[in-house]
Amino acid sequence: MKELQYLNKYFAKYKFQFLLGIFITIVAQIFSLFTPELIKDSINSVLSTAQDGSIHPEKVKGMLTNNLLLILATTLIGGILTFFMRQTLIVMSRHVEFDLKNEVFRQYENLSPSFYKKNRTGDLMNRISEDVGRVRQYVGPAIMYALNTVISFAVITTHMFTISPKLTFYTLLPLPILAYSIFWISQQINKRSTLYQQNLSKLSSFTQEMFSGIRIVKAYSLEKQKQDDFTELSRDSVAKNLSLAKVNALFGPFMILLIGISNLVVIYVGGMMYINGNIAEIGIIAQFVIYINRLTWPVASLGWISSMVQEAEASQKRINEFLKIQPDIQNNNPTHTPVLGQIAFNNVTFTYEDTNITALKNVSFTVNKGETLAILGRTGSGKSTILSLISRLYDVDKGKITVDNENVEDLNLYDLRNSIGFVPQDAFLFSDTISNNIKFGKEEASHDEIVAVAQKSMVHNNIIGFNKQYETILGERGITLSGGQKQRVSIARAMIKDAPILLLDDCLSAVDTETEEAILNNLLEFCKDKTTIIVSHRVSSAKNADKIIILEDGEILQQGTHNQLINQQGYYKELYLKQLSEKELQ
Ligand SMILES: Nc1ncnc2c1ncn2[C@@H]1O[C@H](COP(=O)(O)OP(=O)(O)OP(=O)(O)O)[C@@H](O)[C@H]1O
Repeated sequence: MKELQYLNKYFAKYKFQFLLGIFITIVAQIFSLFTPELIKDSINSVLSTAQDGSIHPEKVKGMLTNNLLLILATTLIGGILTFFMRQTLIVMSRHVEFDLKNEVFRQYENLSPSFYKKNRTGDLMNRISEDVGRVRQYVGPAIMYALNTVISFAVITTHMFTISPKLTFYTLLPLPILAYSIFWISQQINKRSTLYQQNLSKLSSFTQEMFSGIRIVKAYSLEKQKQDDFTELSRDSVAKNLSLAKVNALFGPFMILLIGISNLVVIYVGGMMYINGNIAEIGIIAQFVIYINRLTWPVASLGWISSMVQEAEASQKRINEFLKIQPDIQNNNPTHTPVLGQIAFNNVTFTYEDTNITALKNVSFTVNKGETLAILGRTGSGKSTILSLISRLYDVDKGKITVDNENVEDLNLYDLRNSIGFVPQDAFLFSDTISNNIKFGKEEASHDEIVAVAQKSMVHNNIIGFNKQYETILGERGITLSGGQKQRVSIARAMIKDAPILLLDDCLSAVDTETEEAILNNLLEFCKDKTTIIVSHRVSSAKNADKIIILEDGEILQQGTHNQLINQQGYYKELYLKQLSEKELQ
């Protein structure tokens, strides 16, 4: 239960519902005592009339009608109270589930990219859905049934003891066996259902990947092979489901068997006691049969509850492991720090922890506010790493990065990131409208602003060609944009943010040279007062920059302006001549 103590703060938060739930459960159980008592009285009076006529039949009739109405009324009240018990305790568990899901999601958002590399998406999804779901089972049904069991057991057995301690003892005798058996069956059910769930997530990951890669599957005629793989997985799923169904099927008959045995014990022992004169009225036997039936479900649910608590404990342990992780990147400055845009790298060295690749070695450069820096270099030379470090997706190992002469680690993290418009290499768009995807950079942007940035990033004409124009849904539920269109929507998103720093990571690679030229011209105007860093493989993207850096294996190989670099032997000049001749060929 150690891990589940984490949830105590939520019990404190919802203490009103919790205490009210306990109160209602107690009252409901007290009401449940009346029906067996009334049945006992009815049987006793009928028997007295039949045996010795001690009560007048007309009087018995009146008594029976009275008792019947009372039974109806107490049952109705009991039902209403049970409804309110669920309304308070189960509704409370739904609130806790909502809060916990939000807490886990907030933590996910705070964690650094390195965390996401160490954990698989399926695992992260499970924490927020299945694990939180199991914890809710503890907060809701487990606690509700546990309360119900304890209260009904206390109320009913106390009442039974006042009637006959000996009969009570025999009546309760089979109950521990019942509780243990149900515990065993519940554990079997849980084990098998976990295996089944694991298989189901394999199956859904497989199908999901198939849907994403359907074009490759078709292009390589892999349909048959994939179908066989799917059949294999499904077969496994069926086997696991059947094994679960077998144990599930045991549950019902087992309950009925044990209830039957308990009833027999009550009737046999009660009968013997009546014959020997140890109990005064035969109606007590009927009363005890009803009590034992009332107790069976709460006692049986003890086994079920303890297995639910075990599961919740394991799930909460996994959730706690995540919640306790401190994000690698911390905001070290809670005060507001406005950013103007001068960026400097001073002997920066950076190694990716997981791959141990030193992506940058002693890199130094400065970009003044309003200047443009272009970074070129072979693939894997460390260009994107420079952009990630400016946004503090990672912190440097050696050296220092400053923005406006302040170490980035001492700036307010949210102000720093808010002052950066970033266009990543793989333009990621959400499954939402084009307009919302652009507005992601500025929530309150007007339609005119959206159109203006779409025009500057040369995607407006494509958008108005779609039936629903800016309201066109992208992604799974809508249309698929071409690689170049995606890149341009992603540029529009960064532009609308109108931040003092603009980082463009090879974001024109999928557009033709003419469109590239037009976008670059627009960017020239747009970036007049912004600090811009363009990562590219093309000289055309770099030639207008104030400074150009050539990276090789994480080190700066060359730096200067376009004119300086084309007059030096080296990577830039070679690239320039190669791309010039390619252009002439076109
Ligand atoms: N998240 C990461 N975790 C571990 N290693 C990484 C990570 N990102 C990049 N690397 C490694 O760091 C080196 C530099 O990568 P980087 O992405 O900065 O290169 P790049 O110059 O931007 O390449 P490209 O032009 O292909 O985009 C590469 O060897 C790469 O394998």
